[in-house]
Amino acid sequence: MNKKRILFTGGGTAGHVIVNLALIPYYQEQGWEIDYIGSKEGIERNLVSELDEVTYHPISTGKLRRYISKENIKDPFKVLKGTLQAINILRKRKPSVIFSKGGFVSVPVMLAAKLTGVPAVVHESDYTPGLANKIAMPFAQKVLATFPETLSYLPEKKSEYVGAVIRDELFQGSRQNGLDITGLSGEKPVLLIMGGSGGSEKINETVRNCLPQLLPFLQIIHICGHSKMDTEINEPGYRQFEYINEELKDMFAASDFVLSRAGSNAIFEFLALQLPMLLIPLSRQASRGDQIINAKSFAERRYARVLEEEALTDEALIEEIKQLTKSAPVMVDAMKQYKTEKAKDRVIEIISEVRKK
Ligand SMILES: CC(=O)N[C@H]1[C@@H](OP(=O)(O)OP(=O)(O)OC[C@H]2O[C@@H](n3ccc(=O)[nH]c3=O)[C@H](O)[C@@H]2O)O[C@H](CO)[C@@H](O)[C@@H]1O
Repeated sequence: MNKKRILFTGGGTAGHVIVNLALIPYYQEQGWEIDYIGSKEGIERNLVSELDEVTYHPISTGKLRRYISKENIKDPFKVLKGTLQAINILRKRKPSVIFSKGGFVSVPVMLAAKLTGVPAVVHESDYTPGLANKIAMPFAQKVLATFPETLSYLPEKKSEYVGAVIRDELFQGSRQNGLDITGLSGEKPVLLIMGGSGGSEKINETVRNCLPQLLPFLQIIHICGHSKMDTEINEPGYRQFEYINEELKDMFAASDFVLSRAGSNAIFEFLALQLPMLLIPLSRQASRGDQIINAKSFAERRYARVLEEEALTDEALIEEIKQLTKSAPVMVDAMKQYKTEKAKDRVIEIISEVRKK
């Protein structure tokens, strides 16, 4: 009997890969042929290459912008080249369905899906849809949302709210392992700091300035991003890491609260694990403002406190972290009301419904 075939795409930042990583183990267990189209250099290449039984296909990608400038003049040609490459891959590998998580690399794949007649499901993590997904949506059979409110931005007939798809292993962390890995004693409450999958220089710098005021009452696990460690600092209650894979579950389990950017995947993971959050969303200058909306919606539900990047000073950070430790029990109570929907099961069901039989 021919094996069933699925093709995943998505990349650029971990936020556009993680949902795929949460779904792939199911298809591995079921013995499907699994392909992944990503970029040549994006984070998805490293994250996916580590997986067994997944064939990675790098294609050419370009950023899509409203205005053509000197910097991006070649991008439309790169997208065209990527589309031709994706068409070739789809013709050769013959997937019966595509799952697209967004990011610029997904645009050529979704164009190729339309041109070759392969059915596709698009998944949006953020409160408001990103540009790549907006372009891709007309070519999809189904569009899935993580926030219920996102449905008002999506095509009515083919969209569905499914909730957050979270990696199963994150629920299996051990506090003791987390303390062993980090070398922290856990005698004081542990604050996890994560500036998005790439780290944030502004958050890193401010946190490091504030260590003398924070370490008397906290221990800190700081995931600071590739090449963003400060090896000069050697404080017993402060541990730095660039990016964590398998051990993330244990670090989450060892933490009492988090300071984070407001990328959708990260904040839904904290919510599911009932970790009170202080969110510093990416500013409107750095992105389209999606993280600000994500963060506000969490603050309205009392899952999080929000400090906007424009207001981020050493003093404000210290004060907000103190408030976070005080209001943590109220946040945990609010988070207990959140039901982790069976998002992953529903997504798998939808993929089966859409699949070319
Ligand atoms: C700069 C940028 O474009 N940011 C976007 C990107 O953020 P970003 O890539 O930071 O995405 P998210 O915060 O949504 O997800 C990050 C994911 O990486 C994981 N993780 C992080 C650090 C680590 O060491 N190990 C690890 O596994 C987190 O657990 C989480 O699952 O995608 C998000 C979801 O579409 C958007 O909201 C953000 O605006």
